[in-house]
Amino acid sequence: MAVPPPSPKAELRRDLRARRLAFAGDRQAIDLHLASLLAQEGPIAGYIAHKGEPDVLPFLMRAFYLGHAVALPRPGTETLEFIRWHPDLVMEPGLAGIPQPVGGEPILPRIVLAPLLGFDRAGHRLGQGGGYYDRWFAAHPDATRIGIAWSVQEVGALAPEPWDMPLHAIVTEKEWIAP
Ligand SMILES: Nc1nc2c(c(=O)[nH]1)N(C=O)[C@@H](CNc1ccc(C(=O)N[C@@H](CCC(=O)O)C(=O)O)cc1)CN2
Ligand SMILES: Nc1ncnc2c1ncn2[C@@H]1O[C@H](COP(=O)(O)OP(=O)(O)OP(=O)(O)O)[C@@H](O)[C@H]1O
Repeated sequence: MAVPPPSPKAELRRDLRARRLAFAGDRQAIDLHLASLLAQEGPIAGYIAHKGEPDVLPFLMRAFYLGHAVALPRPGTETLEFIRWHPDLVMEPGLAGIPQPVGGEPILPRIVLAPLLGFDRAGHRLGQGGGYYDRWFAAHPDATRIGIAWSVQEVGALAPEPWDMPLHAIVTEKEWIAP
């Protein structure tokens, strides 16, 4: 049987993955934008960067040592759980080889830094396609949704899916975008 042609979304994801991996971005420029979040109440959730995603761990460490609760995601079957980070938290390779907490205390973040594959200026996002962030955002509509991406991941306009929760902000090395 013939293999179905790739969907436009799958092609877009492939293109954006390549762009993200090839871009040598200034991580500290993203940190400078994120610093404004330190004035807000947490907990604040990030992620362990993989395949060219901006590394937000130094920012999370800074937040932690300033007294904020910080958290890392652990994917379950369909949605995410966020686990409180502390220096002794044990991690193991999880989905796609991304380190994830073993055990630990589940907490509810107020601010979520979500890694993006693509975004547009209206705050629509394209992720890995697992629906993990989509489902978590739908179940926790009061959390502040902040997308993290390199500027080269911007696309003209993403057609929003019915389940999409728009981002409150997108942070790139160039700017803080508030749709
Ligand atoms: N750093 C990071 N952590 C994260 C995510 C993420 O996108 N980035 N997630 C976001 O949901 C969750 C984990 N879910 C993920 C789901 C799928 C893939 C994934 O499929 N990555 C492959 C592509 C697979 C393919 O060939 O289609 C890859 O590594 O390129 C990665 C993470 C939670 N943690
Ligand atoms: N709130 C929701 N409830 C149930 N299913 C959902 C919900 N949101 C998304 N999904 C499902 O998740 C799948 C992936 O959605 P989509 O292609 O938009 O991924 P994505 O936004 O790139 O993924 P992610 O959220 O992991 O970054 C879709 O099949 C969709 O049906």
